[in-house]
Amino acid sequence: MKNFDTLFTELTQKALERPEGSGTVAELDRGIHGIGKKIVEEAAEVWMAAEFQSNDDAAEEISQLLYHLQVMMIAKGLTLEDVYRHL
Ligand SMILES: N=c1c2ncn([C@@H]3O[C@H](COP(=O)(O)OP(=O)(O)OP(=O)(O)O)[C@@H](O)[C@H]3O)c2ncn1[C@@H]1O[C@H](COP(=O)(O)O)[C@@H](O)[C@H]1O
Repeated sequence: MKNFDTLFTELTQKALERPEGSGTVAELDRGIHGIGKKIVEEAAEVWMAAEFQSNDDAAEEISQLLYHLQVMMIAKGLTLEDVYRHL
């Protein structure tokens, strides 16, 4: 099963190789502003799912928020360690 670290490795690779049809590449091309808007949108969906939907729905929305946070990290050139040292 994929986890946070393996997804980050996969997305880093996508950013380098830029394969056709990659949603990650398209999102990176939207830039910091576009990625930021997506993070805010997904965060709201997490809140709504947690408050009004099932735990499984909430988990899915959380996974999407984590994905978009990783895309932002890659857009900014941040590594996992850059973030982990603040935990
Ligand atoms: N985990 C994810 C992931 N989570 C969320 N998303 C994206 O985030 C969007 C969030 O979905 P919403 O429900 O908000 O749908 P939506 O509003 O219709 O989405 P948009 O129209 O705004 O794109 C999805 O459409 C996906 O584009 C993801 N896109 C990709 N991944 C994984 O990232 C890896 C690389 O993907 P590609 O770059 O597409 O190859 C693969 O392992 C994927 O499974």
